[in-house]
Amino acid sequence: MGNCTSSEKFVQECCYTHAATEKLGVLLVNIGGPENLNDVQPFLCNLFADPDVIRLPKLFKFLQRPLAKLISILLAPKTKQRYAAIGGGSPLRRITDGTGKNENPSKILRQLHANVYVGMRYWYPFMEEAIQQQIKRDRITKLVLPLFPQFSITTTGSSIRVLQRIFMHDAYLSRLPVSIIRFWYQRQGYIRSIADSIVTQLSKFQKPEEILIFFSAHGVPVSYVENAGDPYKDQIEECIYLIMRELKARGVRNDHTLAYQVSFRARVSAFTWNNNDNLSMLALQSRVGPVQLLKPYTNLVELGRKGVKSLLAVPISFESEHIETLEEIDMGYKDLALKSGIENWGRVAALGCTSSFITDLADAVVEALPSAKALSILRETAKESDCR
Ligand SMILES: C=CC1=C(C)c2cc3[nH]c(cc4nc(cc5[nH]c(cc1n2)c(C)c5CCC(=O)O)C(CCC(=O)O)=C4C)c(C)c3C=C
Ligand SMILES: [Fe+2]
Ligand SMILES: [Fe+2]
Repeated sequence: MGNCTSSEKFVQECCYTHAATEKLGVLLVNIGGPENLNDVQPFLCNLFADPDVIRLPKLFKFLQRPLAKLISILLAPKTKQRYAAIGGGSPLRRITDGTGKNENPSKILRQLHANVYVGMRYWYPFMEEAIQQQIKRDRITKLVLPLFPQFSITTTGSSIRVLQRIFMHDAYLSRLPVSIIRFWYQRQGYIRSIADSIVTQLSKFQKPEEILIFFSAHGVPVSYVENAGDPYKDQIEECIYLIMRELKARGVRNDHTLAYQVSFRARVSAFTWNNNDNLSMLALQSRVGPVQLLKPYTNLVELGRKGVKSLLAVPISFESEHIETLEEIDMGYKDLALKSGIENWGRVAALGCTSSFITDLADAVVEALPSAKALSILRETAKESDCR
């Protein structure tokens, strides 16, 4: 079994018996997003109520919900404007549903008789609903969860925590063998799919060799990486290294740079604790300076000043289009770039339902099957390995 490297081979050689004995479930987990403008405030409230997104000192945990409510009410008007600018809601549910229904994984997973479910962390259909109402009803016998391309405490870690909470208290779920794909940024199929998209977009410029490839990643507070062991930054950097290596192998030798998104910084700064978990820092950023987020920050003005004339933006930390690609990058960054002397602008689309990517994700699911274990066992392993 350990030698099976592609899903087709795996299905052919290893798994004909699987379908007869197992009922496989695949839960596609995502952040979720407001479907209309009325959803924005309660969605934000769910997001900020997550102790993996806003980490309060133990003594102040009781403030998590009221604080989330307050922050969501304060941020809602501006955030509604941003969602309005991309059509009045988030595309995440539609895209994630599409991933589940995509032809390629269906073909591979159908042979394994897999049921594909969608569960969101902060909005409908919540992970809790998918698990309690669908997965339990279907009495599946094995569950695989592909989570996010790179591991962050704020995304993957938070989703695993919800999963553990639900599974620990249920007789059937606590015994269900589960395999969590904690990251997949290093998979060849994923790297090749991004490289394909970059090559396609570069060819649309007049002088492709002069384009700066600008990787744009979501930010997280530095304290997550330095104090809590979040591997996110390392994984982002390694992911870019692997993409550039793949491009080089294809003869593409463009310059590249990485920056963490900036307007995200403005929003987080106003509402997050500083490194010392000091309560007095809350919402008093003007007095104490902003929360440190991963650097380098996005600085398009500086790139313009340095003489960059052509730039291809590549969103790197999320596999679907969402508000930060469609509004922050396509509108905010593009405008600023053009005003800063960058004359030619392009953007690589998020992979979404690209068939090479979806096929690779299905491969990852199939390869993860042999390592499925009841979550109570996985929890022990997670403790030992400190979230990596
Ligand atoms: C790699 C992906 C993401 C990381 C890391 C992440 C961390 C993080 N996010 C916030 C605050 C917000 N996130 C919001 C929405 C949102 N975030 C991600 C991804 C990551 N977040 C996605 C895919 C989405 C959904 C977007 C959509 O289309 O609906 C929001 C609301 C929207 C916005 O204002 O941008 C907030 C606020 C924090 C504080 C954080 C780490 C500490
Ligand atoms: Fe976020
Ligand atoms: Fe964000």
